[in-house]
Amino acid sequence: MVRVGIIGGTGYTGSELLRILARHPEAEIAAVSSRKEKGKKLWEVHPHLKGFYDLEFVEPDFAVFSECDVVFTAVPHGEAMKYVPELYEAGVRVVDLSADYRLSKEKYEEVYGKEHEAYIDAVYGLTELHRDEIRGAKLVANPGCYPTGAILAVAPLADLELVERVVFDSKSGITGAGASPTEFTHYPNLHEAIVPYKITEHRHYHEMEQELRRFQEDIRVSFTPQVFPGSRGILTNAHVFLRGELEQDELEEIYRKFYDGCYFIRMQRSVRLSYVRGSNFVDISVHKGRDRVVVVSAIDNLVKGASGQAVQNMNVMLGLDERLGLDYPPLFP
Ligand SMILES: NC(=O)C1=CN([C@@H]2O[C@H](COP(=O)(O)OP(=O)(O)OC[C@H]3O[C@@H](n4cnc5c(N)ncnc54)[C@H](OP(=O)(O)O)[C@@H]3O)[C@@H](O)[C@H]2O)C=CC1
Ligand SMILES: CC(=O)N[C@@H](CCC(=O)OP(=O)(O)O)C(=O)O
Repeated sequence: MVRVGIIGGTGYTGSELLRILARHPEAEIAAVSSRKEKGKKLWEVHPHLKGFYDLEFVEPDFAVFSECDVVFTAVPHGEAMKYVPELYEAGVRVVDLSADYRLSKEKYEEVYGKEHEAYIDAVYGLTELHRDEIRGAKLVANPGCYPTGAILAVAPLADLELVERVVFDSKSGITGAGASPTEFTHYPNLHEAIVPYKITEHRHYHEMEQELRRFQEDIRVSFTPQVFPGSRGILTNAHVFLRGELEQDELEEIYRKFYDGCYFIRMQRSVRLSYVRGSNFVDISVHKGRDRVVVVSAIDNLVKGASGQAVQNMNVMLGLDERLGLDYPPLFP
């Protein structure tokens, strides 16, 4: 069995890792950290997991986590870099869910406005696009939730250098903002509302641009995020202005070919968040319009947008079937 550690086990992504790994046939949870809840049983903090684990939260000590085969760092930006280098040096495989290793060092420092003192080159963990590099990698930087749905929506067209420009318009459930309550997430401020924020300047834009430029260097990208009053899911409408004309059946064929063999990507006629809820699937539909192509993608932000993709990456890193622990239907409706 693979011995797994989770640093940051009380947040939404930590608890989702525990939910997914509870039935993983090749992995067992060896240690889960929380500084605030240390000494408490996991189920005391996560009652929905009662009966699945008898472990207690522990401090995020190197002596404990360096005994693991794989560690997930599910902690805020800027905090993961306090743990990752030591574990990496000790030969522990790390999947980091924060933004600390997703961008180049220079880009990170520009976007996050501080020096990165513990930089290591990591593989960007968008599994379907980097599977070969992830196999055998020691450090995988799990992508942000918005970039996962956005990049996958456009990669097949960027791969053929067909995109003049793309405008991503994304709507996220509120778990994307983490477990700590804020004015932004406060119920009266959010219910019956769809709230745009960081309308022209969201940090995830840089991840989208970095990844899509690997396919097409001159691609132009714009991104506007919004939140809706639901807990899970990100729906992205990618408005793609193409170079040249493509018919609907040609578009569909490009996507089918590009994602051939990708179990978690499903081409659909219509896409809804409720068709992917609780699952690691990415549903995509492609629509030719008069002036543009619209590609719609849907993910569960806590699964494919975070912890599910992190487990998929662990599976690939260890040479396991990437579906292990993740192969179940979505929770509909
Ligand atoms: N929510 C989402 O949809 C997504 C989130 N992410 C990223 O995943 C990471 C975790 O997100 P999320 O679960 O929402 O975060 P939360 O804010 O909900 O939880 C953070 C967790 O980290 C622990 N923690 C905080 N600071 C430290 C520290 N310095 N050392 C050790 N542990 C610490 C906390 O426990 P304690 O303080 O008790 O130790 C807690 O368990 C973030 O980087 C986030 O950006 C990525 C994709 C999607
Ligand atoms: C709704 C909401 O607030 N979403 C978060 C993104 C969460 C995420 O997945 O991204 P990171 O891992 O990069 O934090 C935001 O806009 O910052």
